[in-house]
Amino acid sequence: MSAGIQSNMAVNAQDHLLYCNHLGKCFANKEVLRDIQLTAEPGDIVALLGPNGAGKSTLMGCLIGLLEPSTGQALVFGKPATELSEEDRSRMGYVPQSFQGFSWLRVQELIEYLGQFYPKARRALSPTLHAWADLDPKTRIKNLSGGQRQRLSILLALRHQPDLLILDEPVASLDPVGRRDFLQLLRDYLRDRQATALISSHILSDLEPVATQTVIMLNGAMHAQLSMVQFREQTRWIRRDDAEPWSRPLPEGLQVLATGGDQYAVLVANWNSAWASRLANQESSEIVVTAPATLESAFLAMVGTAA
Ligand SMILES: Nc1ncnc2c1ncn2[C@@H]1O[C@H](COP(=O)(O)OP(=O)(O)OP(=O)(O)O)[C@@H](O)[C@H]1O
Repeated sequence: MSAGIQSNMAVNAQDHLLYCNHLGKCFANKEVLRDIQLTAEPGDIVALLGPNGAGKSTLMGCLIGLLEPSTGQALVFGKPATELSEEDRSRMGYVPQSFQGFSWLRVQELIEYLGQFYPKARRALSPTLHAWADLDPKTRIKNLSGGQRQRLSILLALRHQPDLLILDEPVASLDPVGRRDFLQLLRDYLRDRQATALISSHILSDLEPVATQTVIMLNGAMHAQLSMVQFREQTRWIRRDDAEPWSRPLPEGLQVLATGGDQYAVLVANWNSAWASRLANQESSEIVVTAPATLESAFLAMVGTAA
């Protein structure tokens, strides 16, 4: 990992709800994932970011046990994801990037059919979830719009009250109101149940308010892992107020994540008042601390710098 704020890594692999340990994946001779180190605990919402082809869906495939790792491990509930019991699997919910199949069934038929595999889904029909999905139970799956299909996919992933949600671009086809309401619903659900979510999206502003940590992937590797508390409190764009270059190199210990479009703007991960006075002494002019970084500006700078 070339840059980032490390979240705490506990010692025991079995203790983590989700744990990737030097995970790698090759398709034929093509290395698609390499050396992924990732942990998530109950209550975590992990935003998985990365350009197209970075490896996000492949990583999710390894975590839901669809893909066998080529190297390393993908552990869920302390066990290899490919060896989970039925009971373990019923504790997971997965929204694929595109929902396919069952085209001849009606919405209600599919809900009832899949519900048989999840006793909790029958017991605890969530009125809020169904109201949000807003689907006509009699419509055939093949006649649903793209957004309605995505709503159905989300409904099916959440109905059985999973402890772990793996969501591959779940909001890509949702309208703005649907996206906003889904993210609120998701946040409430995860908080009430102390469940965990790994969620990918290219709409960074959606994930920023809900994520507890962010993982940025680039070319199959983890480029950065950010704790969002630390990101909000300590990640800042800094530059001199006269937009001139720094008179001396930035002090050692100031953790630089990236440089910005403005060549003298620097994104730092561990900003605090001590750095402010130190830099004010070093430079001839006052140092300006810009507004706290947004996830989008940080992502663009980090991915742009590394590309
Ligand atoms: N079954 C496969 N066989 C060969 N290559 C594959 C296979 N599945 C994925 N890949 C390759 O792995 C790389 C990562 O793909 P992946 O779908 O994981 O990326 P992603 O980050 O989810 O992208 P996007 O944001 O576009 O959805 C891509 O180069 C893709 O072509």
